[in-house]
Amino acid sequence: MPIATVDPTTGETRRTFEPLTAEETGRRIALARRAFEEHRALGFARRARLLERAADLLDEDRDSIARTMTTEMGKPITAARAEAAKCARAMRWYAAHAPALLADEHPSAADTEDSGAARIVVRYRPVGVVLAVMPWNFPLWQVVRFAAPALMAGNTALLKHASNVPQTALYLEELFRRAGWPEGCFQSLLVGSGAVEAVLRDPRVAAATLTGSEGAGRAVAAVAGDEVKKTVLELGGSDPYLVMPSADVRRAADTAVTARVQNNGQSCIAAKRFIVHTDVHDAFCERFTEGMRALTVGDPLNEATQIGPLATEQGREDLEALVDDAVRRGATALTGGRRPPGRGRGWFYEPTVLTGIRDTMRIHREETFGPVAAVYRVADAAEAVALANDTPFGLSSSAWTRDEGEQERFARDIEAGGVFFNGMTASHPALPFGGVKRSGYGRELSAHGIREFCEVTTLWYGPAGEREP
Ligand SMILES: O=CCCC(=O)O
Repeated sequence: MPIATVDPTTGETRRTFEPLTAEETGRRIALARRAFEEHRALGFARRARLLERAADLLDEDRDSIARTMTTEMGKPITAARAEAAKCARAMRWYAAHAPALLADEHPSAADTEDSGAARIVVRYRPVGVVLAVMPWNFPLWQVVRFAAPALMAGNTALLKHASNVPQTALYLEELFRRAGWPEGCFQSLLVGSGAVEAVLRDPRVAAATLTGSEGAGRAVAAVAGDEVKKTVLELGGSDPYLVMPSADVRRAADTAVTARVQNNGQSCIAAKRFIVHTDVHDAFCERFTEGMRALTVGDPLNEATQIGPLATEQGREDLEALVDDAVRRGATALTGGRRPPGRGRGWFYEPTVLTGIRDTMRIHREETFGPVAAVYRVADAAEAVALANDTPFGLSSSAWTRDEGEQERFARDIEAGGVFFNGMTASHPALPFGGVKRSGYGRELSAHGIREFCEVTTLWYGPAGEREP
């Protein structure tokens, strides 16, 4: 894939970029490693001021960077602005909380008395240069939620962003530079995916974090495993959205629309499989379908647009193939199921609701990355859980029920990194984020996210003894 801005609304190539040579990439790795020596010594207070400054600049740039994102990957402009605002909030959150999250720990004397130490300290030290391989769907947020904690911990960062969001990648490098970060603390590597292995094998690179497809995650994890380097992987998701008879069905259906189509349906934590109890199935479907049909599809730069084009032509073809396969095997489209007419060369797809899903259909196993919902009818909670878990993925989930017994059961049995009750899954700086099964491992955000990029170091001090006279 060339490194280029290709506008998904028109299919037009706006800008192309030459990839860095191997030599230039090597120079940047060297710079990142040198910068680490200076950066780790800066201290939390100084790093927090730099991160707050970056947040202020991002707030000032909100409109222009939102336009860049929308032009590069097609998200509605209102969502792009909201993404930029969320990034600034996360930066401020880590600036405020990192010192406490990474404060030295002092195991109790009672627990450690037999270790022979006079004093023990557990310290979180930065790992060094971290390579981040990031996707295009939230081109700012995916990077900031790694970079804010990683930088606050004292690491330096190399970003290999998706090839279709190069201007956003360059903006991020510029943002951290303008905020005053020492040169080399945050750099974007405009390289193709073929260059990732060499960067990761470089001894000056300590660890990697990847958000993206299962295939990309497996490739990076294999190299990192071979090099014995730590990785955090946030991969695909096919999140279940359970609706039980005790739920507020109208609210569940209205929220389901947002949960499915946020970011044009291209979010790893979007609800994708709607598992609805038979008692409320028809009422849910009716309102959900109405909501999906009423969405405004169009130019993502228009303020009123709710659904823009998919980010890539291939993405639309993949989505279309999943829907066509399901319909061919007997699924019914209650709405959508095709490209909207009259949308020219843009990569649009109609908001779609499918029922009658069977386990022989591809859509039952694969992630739908676009505004397509698969609705299932179930007889009871046991069937709902079994269906929720009948997927290789386990990123997050939502469960709509006011029955506390059912809530406990879902909290225990749903195989996912999160269960959101009576609401939709959303990421938040203070909440751990990540999955189980093929959705990856490790956690982003919260205390867990910042500690992923630290070495937990035991400092053991023996009794000092008497000085020689
Ligand atoms: O694509 C996954 C990330 C979505 C989010 O953090 O809101």
